Amino acid sequence: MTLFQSPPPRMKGNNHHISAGVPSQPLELSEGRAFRLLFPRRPWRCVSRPTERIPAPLRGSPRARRDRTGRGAAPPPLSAARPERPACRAFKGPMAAMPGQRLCLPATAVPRCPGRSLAAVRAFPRGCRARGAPAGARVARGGRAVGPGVRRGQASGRALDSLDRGRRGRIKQAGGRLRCSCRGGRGAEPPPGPAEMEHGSRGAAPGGVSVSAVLPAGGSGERLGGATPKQFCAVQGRPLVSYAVLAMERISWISDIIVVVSSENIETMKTIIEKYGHKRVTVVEGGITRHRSIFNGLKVFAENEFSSHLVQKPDVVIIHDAVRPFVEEDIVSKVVMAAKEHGAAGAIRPLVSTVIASAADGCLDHSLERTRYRASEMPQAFLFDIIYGAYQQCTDYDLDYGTECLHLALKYCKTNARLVEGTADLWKVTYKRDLYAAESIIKDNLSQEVCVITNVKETLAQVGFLLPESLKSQIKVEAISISLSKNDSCLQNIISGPCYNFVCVNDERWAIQEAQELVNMLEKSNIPLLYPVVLILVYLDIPENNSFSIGMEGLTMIKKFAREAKKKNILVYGLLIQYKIAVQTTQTRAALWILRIVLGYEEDNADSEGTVCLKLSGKQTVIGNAS
Ligand SMILES: Nc1ccn([C@@H]2O[C@H](COP(=O)(O)OP(=O)(O)OP(=O)(O)O)[C@@H](O)[C@H]2O)c(=O)n1
Ligand SMILES: O=C(CO)[C@H](O)[C@H](O)COP(=O)(O)O
Repeated sequence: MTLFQSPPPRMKGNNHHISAGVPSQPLELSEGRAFRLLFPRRPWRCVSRPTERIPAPLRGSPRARRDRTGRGAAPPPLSAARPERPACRAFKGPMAAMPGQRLCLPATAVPRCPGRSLAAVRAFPRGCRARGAPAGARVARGGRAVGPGVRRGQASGRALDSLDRGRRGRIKQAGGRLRCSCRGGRGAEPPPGPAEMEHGSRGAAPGGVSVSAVLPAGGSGERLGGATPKQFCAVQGRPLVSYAVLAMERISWISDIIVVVSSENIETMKTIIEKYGHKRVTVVEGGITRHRSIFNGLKVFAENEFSSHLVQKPDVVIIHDAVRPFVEEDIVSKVVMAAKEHGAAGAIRPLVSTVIASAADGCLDHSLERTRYRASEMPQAFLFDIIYGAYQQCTDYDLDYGTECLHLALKYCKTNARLVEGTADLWKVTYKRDLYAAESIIKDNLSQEVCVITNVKETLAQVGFLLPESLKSQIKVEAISISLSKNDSCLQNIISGPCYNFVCVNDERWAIQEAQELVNMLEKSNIPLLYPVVLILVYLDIPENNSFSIGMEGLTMIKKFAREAKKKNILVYGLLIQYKIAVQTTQTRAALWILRIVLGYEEDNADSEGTVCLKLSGKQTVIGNAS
């Protein structure tokens, strides 16, 4: 956390942190129990697992680190100016900070991380293939991975020459860029041409400036623990980094999004981009500290003048941690406007704990007047030349131990950043509890409303009617009876409202074409850009005999459809209801499955009496089978 002094109007500390909840209880699928009991309203689930089918992200070797606890040993030799007084420490120890807040450590307690020394980490082998680099990628001079879109030698030698030669030691570690493939346009628009695919089709940026973003995602998440770096931990099935990318991507006036990851996770990041259909993203290899990663990200724009023209140097660059998933356009826009005017700007939040400084003997030295200080959060924005100039001038000490980009702009470019009051959700995922909190926020944002669209023959009308009725006792239900292909205005209204869960009841096997209509409408609405949409295809079946037969052809077709929809952030499920048994019971079971899916409990269990649930997104396996 970096503290900023501000004039003293008394502000009450904002307790914006989210208390951790209890892990979810195993769900019971007992018909005798009320749904309410089965679905605790705000469940917590363990989320720190890598997302399915994405190459397992690696923590990598221990990196040069600043001490996280304040209990460290002697500081490294300082080349940069050092605070006169011992710096500050949050009063209640490390765990007392807000989620995402950094503790300001005593300058006398900044040890190097045990493990590899900085020198060892710096000794990056030259000319070898980067671990985890994508097929076809190679490491150019200075450990630079060069993607297929970059001509050999381009990104290394010439770019190096363009920069301060005295800094080559650091520049050698610069990452290569990997332009990732972009996907088609939104809604009914035709897929963009090559130029658009590079930069997307964008609205005007605030103040008419060109804007791009750098998302540092090259950390190893030591404080969170676990084998997976936090940015790759799945939250509601999607890696954390993907939320931050999505947040930038949905801001139409951001041209390019540079995601900086460690060399061993380049492949993972590329897979995430592919899987979630992220657009306008370039992956760059990170450095051993956050500052070095950001510097690598910025170099891509600066070097562009001398090499390939994949990205253009923006007037303003946004820097936003990949582990701060909840950033809204409003705050991004404010910091960009402020950066345009002042050269630099960053989001701040009130402090929740008083900051105190300890003396060498471990006793209180002094404390700060809380109302005069702020916690520095993200996003931050800078005139590109200012922040890039600052990084070019800064010392190794700054790069290895600094925590604040705004500080670099001040120190090296005499730019006093404008501080912009941020929203409470800007905190950084740092500890494991923050992952639970992030999951909870995402679930809170998910709509607790279901739209049931029924399109069945009269003979099945009763069944079509019963399903929404069964759901109504648990969740808000909008039930409409239409044919999707008619592009119903009632459905349009529902889509433009806060409903992100759709159940299509059909008696025509899966009715893929109609479901596609709905996917198109949803895509046009941009809802899936903001929230994952759940689409459950319910097929009402009157079996000739007592067995189900899904049929390979149908299954392949619907799985393909689900795969495509998932790229658009629409999660498709199939539910086959055999209502020959007891209609009411079957409907109750079906409603139960629907609730499980909508509330995020789609587990690998199956109701084996009359309902088959196909988990079409995710693992894509038949998880239930009626025998
Ligand atoms: N060498 C690094 C270190 C950090 N980061 C990124 O900077 C952001 C904020 O850093 P932090 O919370 O400190 O992440 P980690 O370094 O991963 O966490 P920890 O300090 O607990 O190891 C994260 O998105 C992280 O991935 C980076 O790009 N390169
Ligand atoms: O503190 C910050 C704001 O100025 C940075 O946003 C950053 O998140 C710090 O991360 P780290 O934990 O790597 O220092």
